[in-house]
Amino acid sequence: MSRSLRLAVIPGDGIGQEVVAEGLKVLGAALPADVKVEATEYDLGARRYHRTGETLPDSVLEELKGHDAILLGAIGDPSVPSGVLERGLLLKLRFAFDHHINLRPGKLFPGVKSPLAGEPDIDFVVVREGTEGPYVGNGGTLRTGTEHEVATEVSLNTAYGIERVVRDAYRRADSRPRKKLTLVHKNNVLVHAGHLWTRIFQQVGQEFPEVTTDYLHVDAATIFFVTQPERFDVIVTDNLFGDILTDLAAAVTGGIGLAASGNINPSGDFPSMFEPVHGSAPDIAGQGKADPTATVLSVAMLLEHLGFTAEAAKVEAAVAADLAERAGVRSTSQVGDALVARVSG
Ligand SMILES: NC(=O)C1=CN([C@@H]2O[C@H](COP(=O)(O)OP(=O)(O)OC[C@H]3O[C@@H](n4cnc5c(N)ncnc54)[C@H](O)[C@@H]3O)[C@@H](O)[C@H]2O)C=CC1
Ligand SMILES: CC(C)CC(=O)C(=O)O
Ligand SMILES: [Mg+2]
Repeated sequence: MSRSLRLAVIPGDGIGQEVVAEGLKVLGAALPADVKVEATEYDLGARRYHRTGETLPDSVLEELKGHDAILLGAIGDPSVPSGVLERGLLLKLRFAFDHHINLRPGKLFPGVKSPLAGEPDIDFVVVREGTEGPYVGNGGTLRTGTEHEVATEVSLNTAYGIERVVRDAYRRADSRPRKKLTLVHKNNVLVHAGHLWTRIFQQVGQEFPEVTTDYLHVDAATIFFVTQPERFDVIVTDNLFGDILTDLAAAVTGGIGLAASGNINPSGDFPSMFEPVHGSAPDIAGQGKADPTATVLSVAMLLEHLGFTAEAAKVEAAVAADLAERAGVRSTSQVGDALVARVSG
């Protein structure tokens, strides 16, 4: 009997279009013949915004709910005021589908050159909270446009939201060989949110006696990402810190073109969404220069999430082999073709 995978595809803006095309090629090559991909592409992003004024209409949000997963490229374009698409489309999706687990692996593949000295053994995962923190849009301006203008951007942290992401991170740490979990926050200054995170981190830790824990202020964490990345196994942190730390994680593991992510709704009530960590990169868009590897690794996370474990491993192995032998400059589609060949071979 044939099976089907209902996939919503949102290429988005800039290089999002280019890298998603390669991700889909690899997905098609990785799946067994009896799995039919029913992919529906959604025209969301700057072009739609200019044409209709829409970012993410409710009717599209409804349609998206009927899919097994979403593959997204990137959102954001210099022709649209900063934040309109990022908030009105990308964050709206993450919040509406309760993507509270934002999973971002930081792995240095063999043969990939890190800018760090030596050959550090980097293999950690950042569990970033995805629906709260300073990203909720809780703020505004007063005396707008005057020299006494005031702007606020209040971070929202709920015990419910922290506990569920912290428990998820403990489970992940418990299932990994090193069983180590690091909380990153800034509880020496952000005492209200920071103490809540710390207290819940300690409380939930009682349920996981085999997991060793530590705590780092986010500023110190940036030092150790560069000087001692081997010390990390699983990291749990809030939405903003996780956003910043995972671009740094990408930089020390070979570059932003290799960094994958999953916005997970563990209950399965809504589709989870997989996307590269990077943005729409307007500086290289349309030139075939973008590395599609981050998207392809995000496809591997999507496959794993949907239970296609062997296929996910095949995609990751293809990426590993390609990275180990990389030489010279290749276009976006040449990298995609090479990965398709490896996955199919
Ligand atoms: N998830 C998303 O959709 C995200 C969207 N953005 C949006 O993207 C736009 C550009 O943001 P930036 O801050 O410039 O971040 P960016 O991640 O788009 O680009 C940062 C740098 O990395 C390079 N880069 C990114 N992806 C690459 C790839 N696959 N291969 C090779 N080089 C790559 C770019 O050329 C640029 O020099 C903005 O509108 C921003 O809001 C930013 C981050 C995430
Ligand atoms: C563009 C944003 C909404 C977020 C971002 O930079 C990210 O999730 O990595
Ligand atoms: Mg980011």
